[in-house]
Amino acid sequence: MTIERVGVIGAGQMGNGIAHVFARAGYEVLITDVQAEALDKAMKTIERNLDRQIAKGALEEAQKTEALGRISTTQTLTDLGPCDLIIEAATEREAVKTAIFEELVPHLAEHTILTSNTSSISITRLASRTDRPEKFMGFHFMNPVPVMSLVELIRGIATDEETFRACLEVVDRLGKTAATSEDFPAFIVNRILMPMINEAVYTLYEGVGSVSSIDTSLKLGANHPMGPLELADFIGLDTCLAIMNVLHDGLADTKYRPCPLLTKYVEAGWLGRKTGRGFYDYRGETPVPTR
Ligand SMILES: CC(=O)CC(=O)SCCNC(=O)CCNC(=O)[C@H](O)C(C)(C)COP(=O)(O)OP(=O)(O)OC[C@H]1O[C@@H](n2cnc3c(N)ncnc32)[C@H](O)[C@@H]1OP(=O)(O)O
Ligand SMILES: NC(=O)C1=CN([C@@H]2O[C@H](COP(=O)(O)OP(=O)(O)OC[C@H]3O[C@@H](n4cnc5c(N)ncnc54)[C@H](OP(=O)(O)O)[C@@H]3O)[C@@H](O)[C@H]2O)C=CC1
Repeated sequence: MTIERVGVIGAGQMGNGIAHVFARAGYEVLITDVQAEALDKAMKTIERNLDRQIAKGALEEAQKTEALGRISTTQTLTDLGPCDLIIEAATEREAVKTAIFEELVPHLAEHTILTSNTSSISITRLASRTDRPEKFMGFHFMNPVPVMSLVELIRGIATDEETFRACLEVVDRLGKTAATSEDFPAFIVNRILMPMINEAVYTLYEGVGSVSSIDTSLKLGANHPMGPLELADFIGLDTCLAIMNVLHDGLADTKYRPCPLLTKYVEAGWLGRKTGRGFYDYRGETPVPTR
């Protein structure tokens, strides 16, 4: 089965990047979101990121036009039914994802492969809420999608070999590298990365360091491209908290308890870059620590 038409659900931080890389690889892309403004914002972000690549001489103007011409938007989720492959990239809340799958499934073509870009949630459980657990995969891109080479592929207990092979071929055509993870809470990347970020928040919460000293320490002390708190703001503090809760609940180990300060920031709606404020305030010229 050839994959040419790709549906992307959710036009947030990840959805726009996923649509970008599929369009650049020659796929037809249909992206949907519950908010029209999210779709507009996503198209502007894709255009800006294509311009970054042109400015660097990595892309021609004609290639940008071609890529943008391959992306269509819709607010009607069921328009994605005929797609060959669907990547769900909506909010990291299981109820949101399963509601999407339940609405979508009756409209899917027989052959459609359904996947989730979830950071942490059980693929087997998400698959069980669809009519096609054998055609369901975790297809986990890294942020920012146009730049990060890795895609984590996670098979649910029922995923068949044909589906897995088809997804591997897509990763290859995207020019990215696949790593396979077993279907356990937060897979590989976030099983290791998110507890580190949570520990950075505890380091702040307990007064061991300030926002800037913590981030400076890891950038200059461990050569991280972003400090852990800057990275948390980049990911989204709601997503970070959601992942810690999946680890804490799924592995029933208190070492994964989310830091109360992370919860406080999320409860305040200070979600990081995407809301203009998190551990840093992004509303001025340069980011300013908020603690
Ligand atoms: C949470 C999950 O479920 C899984 C995850 O994603 S975990 C998070 C994984 N991601 C990370 O760890 C990101 C860590 N940060 C980095 O790697 C770097 O800071 C970064 C690549 C984001 C930016 O790199 P930088 O050197 O600081 O900035 P800069 O030199 O401007 O950018 C380098 C390249 O990235 C591009 N870029 C930077 N930010 C970008 C963005 N937000 N979107 C798209 N492209 C971006 C730039 O255009 C540039 O591309 P070219 O090489 O084509 O010019
Ligand atoms: N952020 C990151 O670094 C990474 C995130 N991921 C995963 O990708 C997924 C998306 O994350 P991210 O892009 O950061 O999240 P965002 O919050 O940036 O974007 C999610 C988008 O999905 C929209 N949405 C919510 N419900 C629906 C729905 N029913 N149908 C269509 N769209 C909907 C949201 O709209 P609204 O805001 O109005 O609710 C929002 O625009 C999550 O599963 C996350 O764990 C994976 C890798 C990295």
